[in-house]
Amino acid sequence: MGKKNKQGLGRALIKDRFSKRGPRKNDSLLHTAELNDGADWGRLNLQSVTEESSFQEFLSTAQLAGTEFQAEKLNVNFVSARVAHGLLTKEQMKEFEKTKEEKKDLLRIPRRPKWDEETTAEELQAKERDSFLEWRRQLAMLQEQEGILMTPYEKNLDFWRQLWRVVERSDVVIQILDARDPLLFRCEDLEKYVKEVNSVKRNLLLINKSDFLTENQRKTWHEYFSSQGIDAVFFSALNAAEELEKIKEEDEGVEENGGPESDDDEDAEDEDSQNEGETSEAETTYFSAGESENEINTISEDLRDELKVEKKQRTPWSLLGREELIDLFSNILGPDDHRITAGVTTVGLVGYPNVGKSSSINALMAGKKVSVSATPGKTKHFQTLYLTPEVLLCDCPGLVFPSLVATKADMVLNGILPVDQLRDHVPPIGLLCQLIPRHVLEDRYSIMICIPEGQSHDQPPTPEEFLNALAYSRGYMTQNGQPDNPRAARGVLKEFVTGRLLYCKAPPGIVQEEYHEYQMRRQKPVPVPTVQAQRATRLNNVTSADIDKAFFRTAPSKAHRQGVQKFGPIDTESVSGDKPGKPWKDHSAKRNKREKLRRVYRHLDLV
Ligand SMILES: Nc1nc2c(ncn2[C@@H]2O[C@H](COP(=O)(O)OP(=O)(O)OP(=O)(O)O)[C@@H](O)[C@H]2O)c(=O)[nH]1
Repeated sequence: MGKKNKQGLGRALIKDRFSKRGPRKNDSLLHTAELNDGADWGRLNLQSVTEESSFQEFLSTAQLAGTEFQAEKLNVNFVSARVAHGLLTKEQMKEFEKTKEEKKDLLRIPRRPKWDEETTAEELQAKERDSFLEWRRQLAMLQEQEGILMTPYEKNLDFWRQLWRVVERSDVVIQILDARDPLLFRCEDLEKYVKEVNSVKRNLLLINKSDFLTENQRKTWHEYFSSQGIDAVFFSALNAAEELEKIKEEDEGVEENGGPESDDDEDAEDEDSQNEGETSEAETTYFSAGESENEINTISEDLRDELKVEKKQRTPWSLLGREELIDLFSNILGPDDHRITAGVTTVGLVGYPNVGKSSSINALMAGKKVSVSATPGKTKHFQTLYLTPEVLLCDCPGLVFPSLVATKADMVLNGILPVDQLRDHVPPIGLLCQLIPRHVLEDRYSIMICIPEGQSHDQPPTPEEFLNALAYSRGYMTQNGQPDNPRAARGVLKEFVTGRLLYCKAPPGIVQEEYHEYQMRRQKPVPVPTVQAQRATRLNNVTSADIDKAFFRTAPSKAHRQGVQKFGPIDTESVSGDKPGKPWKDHSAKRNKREKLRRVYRHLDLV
């Protein structure tokens, strides 16, 4: 089938969205292929590469280098980076913090090589590949020589190419961080790179998911960032989206009650969104223009001063709402400040996968423009969107930056490694048991975790103690009657990653227990499933093997023998109409459904 109109899925979606509700003043969704920035977007390999085996890594490095394999066959020695499976002791943790500080400057992101108008596209691409290869070599050597564990940093050059372009196009680069552990997601070297590209560009940290923090906790972070001369603001895409939803509902209520309404709903909606843009422009701004062009800290000063006089008695650590964030973006640069595109402030949004970039953009754009997912790495393309006629958002796909981490378990709990791809659940659950006090886990899951003799309540439970209690209480059992700990672990880890089981890290220098005390009490208990619900869950998971076991249809197995001992011989003929010992047939299930279900229930309750 030939491509007649070059109508790909991306373009079709954009066209479809516009045709459904007609064009609007600020419409600006561009397909990446329409960006005339020299990049061949149509040919991008947009598969994020974070975890590679030694062999894969060797192959991709050789491919990048254009190396012939015959030459490489000799003396090849694979040395895997040290993988810390277990957890660190307090001393090891101190040592780790020291190493982290020492090696900070070595953990760089790749730079785009210098180029000018005379450089051809091919030359530039070759240079990019070479410098990227060199960067990977340096990091690999660092990992090998120092025996350190790093985040599974992005190894696909095309992702970094997108970052380079976002940084080059942006006047302000915003790093979106997760409020639960902002420093883990902050890349200091990116801030340096932004300044290297052009010293007039600004950096700003947007602490998203700040709904997880109490006011005191935000204040503590604000004090830390101010003391470091870092500009940071607090935002919650979730709260902003909820506010929008409420406004929408109220508007609909007014419309239903005979409020001002035109015949055409879509027209009204369009007008609303246009007016919205105008109101936000007209409203008070919280950030005055920076007085001097190169002064990075002007925003902090502005933030402190301007926010204090705001009518709602806002503090610099208040959660910014949607309108306030739009105001911030509109006024972060003064009228005389340098802009790449005259009259337009381009705001680049960068961050790790899953920190909430798409949710923030959706909340800002007051509609669903970017798909949101609890799985890291959903956003794959960089896209540009006009937030207002003067503010252009430039969204970069989620990137894992190179950084030091204590253990793999830390990466799982922080959502950097996906829970579903986890092979060993014990270390992350062990870490979770160390971070969250025993009583919080017991309250949240309405369980009692056993304490071995001679141990006190203050000691964290082992992963087995916690998971056994949880799996039993939820009825998660394996075929052979053991508690299904991996299943229980997956559920708890997902709760932790999504923040339902909340843990927030304190800034450096603050005692963690004091910082988190309030939230530890704030955890809401999860209702324990009723007997009916437990049965329903088990029934949903019934396999044909369960049914076979329940009816002892097949040749005597261990389960059969045990069953016969427990209940005596079962007259399957009267139940199913089949002859004993013959394989189970579906037609009989229809005839005696209720009786069979009762037996399956009974069987499941007894295992
Ligand atoms: N509590 C809370 N959850 C949020 C907030 N923002 C995003 N989330 C959740 O975080 C998860 C990730 O959000 P996304 O917006 O898809 O994250 P992303 O950074 O775009 O992720 P990639 O597409 O992988 O780059 C989703 O489950 C969101 O519901 C927030 O402000 N508060």
